[in-house]
Amino acid sequence: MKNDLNLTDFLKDVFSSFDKKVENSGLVSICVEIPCIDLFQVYELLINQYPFSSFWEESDGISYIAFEKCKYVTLDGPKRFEVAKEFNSENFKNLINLTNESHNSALSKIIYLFSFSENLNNKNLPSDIPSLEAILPKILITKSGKNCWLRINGHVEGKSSLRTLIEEIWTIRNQVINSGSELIKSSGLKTSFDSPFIDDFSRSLETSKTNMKKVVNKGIQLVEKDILEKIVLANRIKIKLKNKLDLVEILKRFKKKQPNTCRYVWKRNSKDILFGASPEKLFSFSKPNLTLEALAGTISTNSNFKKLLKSTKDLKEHNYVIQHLIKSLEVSKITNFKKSDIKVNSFGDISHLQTLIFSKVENICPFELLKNLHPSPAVCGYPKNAALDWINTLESFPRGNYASPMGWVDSSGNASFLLAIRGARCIEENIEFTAGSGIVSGSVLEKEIDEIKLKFESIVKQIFCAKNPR
Ligand SMILES: C=C(O[C@H]1C=CC=C(C(=O)O)[C@@H]1O)C(=O)O
Repeated sequence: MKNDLNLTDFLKDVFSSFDKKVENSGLVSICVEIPCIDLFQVYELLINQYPFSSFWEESDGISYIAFEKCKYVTLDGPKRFEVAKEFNSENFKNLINLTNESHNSALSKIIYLFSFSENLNNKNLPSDIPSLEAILPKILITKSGKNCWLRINGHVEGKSSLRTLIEEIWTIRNQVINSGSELIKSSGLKTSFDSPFIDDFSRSLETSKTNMKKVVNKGIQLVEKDILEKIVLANRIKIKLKNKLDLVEILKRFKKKQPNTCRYVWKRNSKDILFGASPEKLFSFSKPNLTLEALAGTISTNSNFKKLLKSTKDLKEHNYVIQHLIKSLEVSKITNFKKSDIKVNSFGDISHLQTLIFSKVENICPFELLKNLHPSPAVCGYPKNAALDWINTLESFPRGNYASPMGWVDSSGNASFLLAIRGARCIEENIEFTAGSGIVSGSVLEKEIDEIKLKFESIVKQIFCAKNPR
């Protein structure tokens, strides 16, 4: 079925479905199962053919690559979750499926990237990032276990434009299937050790330490004086890129060295690319299973995990997140849930306290949940609005997409969202890294600085293949 499908039969099937389901014109979706492919290879093959692309790879969920925009909305103003909800229901209502999927993972998806905040109260630090980007991709290649599908979405007016769309998916299908074997030969992990860059990074890290200390110290004062209970303060380092990055190689390295993370890319165009390996899933919904994740409290993976499990400061940091997740569920009228024990989970060099919260629900509105959940005390603080104001006052940069929700919703209402941390943004000739740490009463300045440094280094190490960025 996957390989032996021929274009004539495929055309016949899709045309017959078109006759049954479409008057003459409409937004259509066509999906074809393809043999098991290596997503990295296919990404490498197609990434330069399309200005926009996105990559998503979970350790125990689906993976996909998406190219080009079929329908999209970009928003700069407020009410981003409401606009996303409207975009989602409008497009899934209009999208006519001309092929039948036997597998949930193959369903059409709309992908989303929000900014950290709406930035409405931060006129001094205007952000160049939209508060919402929602995209129904033109091309979507999905993988779940050994199953893979290729999907194309497009607006068609009559049969000749439908034929063009079918031919387009067929061409991509052939390209993907045929090139796989060729690329396998060169699929080893290339190194891209860049020592001048690492020297620049180490210098910038050193230079930014004074400011980092000032900001974190202010955070510590805020919690010690009971003005806030928790605040997550971040630092940003921006460096000129000397060489072009090999994004696919970096993704491979992320997967190898930090297998528990979710790897993500949002490539707006060749000069603006957000990517990373996030340890933090905000929530996932695979009907009827809703899973929320609290992640806060940090230790180097080399250290003794018992120390982290007994650390009052880290447990306090972590518990604010748990309480927030539970409250968000209650706001969404979900009262029946189970909470796992707190455990330590490792993501390469860094390990975190992690608690999962499970519930069984018939349906959720992912955007209402996002509105309640984000920004959680894992990346913002408690109480939320006061912490947000202090973040805007103390940090010298707009967060943009740092710690912002990125994810997908499918046509059946399943969804998954992560927080875009432990990554970088390549913008023009520069690369910027952002990392932060949670401050509660009991936080010690030097330890918080070390934690931020550890987070920066873990990203830089993977991107530039360095053994030990100094
Ligand atoms: C804010 C970040 O991490 C969050 C996620 C896990 C642990 C954290 C912590 O222990 O402070 C942070 O809450 C970051 O990586 O920039």
